Amino acid sequence: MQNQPLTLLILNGKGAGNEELRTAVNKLRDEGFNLAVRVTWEKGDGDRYVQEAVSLQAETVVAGGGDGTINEIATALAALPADHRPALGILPLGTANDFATSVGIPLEMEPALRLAVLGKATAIDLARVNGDRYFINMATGGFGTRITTETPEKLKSALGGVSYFIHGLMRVDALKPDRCEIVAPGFDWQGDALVIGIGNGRQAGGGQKLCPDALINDGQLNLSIVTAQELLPTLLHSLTRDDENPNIVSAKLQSLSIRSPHEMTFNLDGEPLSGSEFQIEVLPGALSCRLPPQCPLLA
Ligand SMILES: Nc1ncnc2c1ncn2[C@@H]1O[C@H](COP(=O)(O)OP(=O)(O)OP(=O)(O)O)[C@@H](O)[C@H]1O
Repeated sequence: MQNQPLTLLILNGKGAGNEELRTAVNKLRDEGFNLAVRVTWEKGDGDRYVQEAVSLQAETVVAGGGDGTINEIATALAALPADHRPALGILPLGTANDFATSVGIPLEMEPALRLAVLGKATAIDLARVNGDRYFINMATGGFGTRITTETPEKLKSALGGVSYFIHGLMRVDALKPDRCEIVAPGFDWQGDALVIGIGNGRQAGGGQKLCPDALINDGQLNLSIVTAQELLPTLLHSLTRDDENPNIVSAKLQSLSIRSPHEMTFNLDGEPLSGSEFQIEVLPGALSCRLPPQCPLLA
């Protein structure tokens, strides 16, 4: 047992009372796995536990929480020198779990924990924003952002992902597109954007596939702009249908810059960042992540 590599599970405190998880941790420990658990209380705790994982020479750090928890752990891992960087495992305990769901991680605790400890570590891309912020799944701006940041907590826990959709429709009267310019090598767009999605992964906001072709190891980011020419039809179409929408502009890019005359807010894996200028770039193969063998987001 002492020779087993250490896995440090960093658990968002919101999920600490989960009995199914306690049973799964005990089961894996009984099988001889060297599994330690740390529980967060506030932002910043995840980062400190990643430092502890490095000093304990943990082979894997498991992010137990929603997309925001994965973001915090991925950000802390990205700051480490590559040769000291543990692999990332994911235990879905959030409301929406967009990243975990789309990469095919089981929602049941025991199979998810087993995968997080034993799954094959695969190099995946990470995206960096303005030099010091990151996203592993998706950055969303415009109306989509307001849906995810403003959905009340009670509605979120009662209805899960569906609440984003309902709450979004309730706020149709408050729609205000973001005027901006998006520039990249070989790409230049300006206009009114209803939703901007920049995907390393495919979906955000509780299952909305804004970047349906994105891959997490192709060294590129998928940009989708839902333009605001025909506001309501576009919104309904983009939220309810999977087929081609003429009001969506898309591109695959390695870096891009977004400028707006007004302050805009982007949600980086659900964590807000406001400003009028955003420089976004992909860091190919920056993290090593334990994923299912049939992960649909791998090239
Ligand atoms: N004990 C805690 N209680 C409440 N919030 C916490 C706690 N520990 C950390 N946090 C904060 O929770 C946020 C991350 O939450 P996370 O996104 O993982 O959960 P969620 O909102 O339930 O999931 P999802 O994004 O999938 O809806 C981070 O900002 C982190 O600082």
